[in-house]
Amino acid sequence: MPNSDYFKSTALALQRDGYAVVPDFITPMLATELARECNAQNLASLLTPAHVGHGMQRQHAELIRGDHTNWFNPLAMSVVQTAFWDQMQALRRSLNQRLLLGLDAFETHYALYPPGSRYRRHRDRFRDDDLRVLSMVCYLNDDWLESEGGALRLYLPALQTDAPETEIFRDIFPHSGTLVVFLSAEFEHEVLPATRNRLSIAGWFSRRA
Ligand SMILES: O=C(O)CCC(=O)C(=O)O
Ligand SMILES: [Fe+2]
Repeated sequence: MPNSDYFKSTALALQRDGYAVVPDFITPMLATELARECNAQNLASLLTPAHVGHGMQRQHAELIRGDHTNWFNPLAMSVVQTAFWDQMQALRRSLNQRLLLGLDAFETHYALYPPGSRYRRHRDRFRDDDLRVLSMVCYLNDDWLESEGGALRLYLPALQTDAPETEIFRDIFPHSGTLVVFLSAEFEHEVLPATRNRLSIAGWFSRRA
């Protein structure tokens, strides 16, 4: 379980920058077990192509978003999923205490991006009826090399200028155990293609309706 220093530095970075990157947020052992389960679910065809928009053709959707996902079912979680879930609940409570974010619900899924797949630039919350406040991603890839690609490219709104060619972004590589959180409404981001399978757990904390 991450200690309170992790929660504190996450809250401070969120408050200052609107996002936080926390290496080693989960232990190598937990990350390994989660990766094992994600791979097993993939082999058992439990991960399915993620959805974008309604009625869009499969081929078209895949150009926008190529990951395969499986939601955690809070009523039927494995031991390792429960361990991860409990850490996210602890993080949620800590952020509520420190930043008064009013985070209530949490939903999360495994995601596997096969080689060459991507998720084009998007925002996780774009409609007013969407209650998502905070996006989180935790990566599950041992020995990731930057030359293998697969960065999360986070566009930093506070630093943008009027000239699109000088857009400011930060690339975050999907190293095992690293946690990223960012304000869902503020940050456009994309997942760049990689040369190997890219495993993660993505999730969202929402306000009460
Ligand atoms: O895997 C990532 O780094 C980000 C995934 C993402 O943007 C999403 O699932 O909405
Ligand atoms: Fe996203």
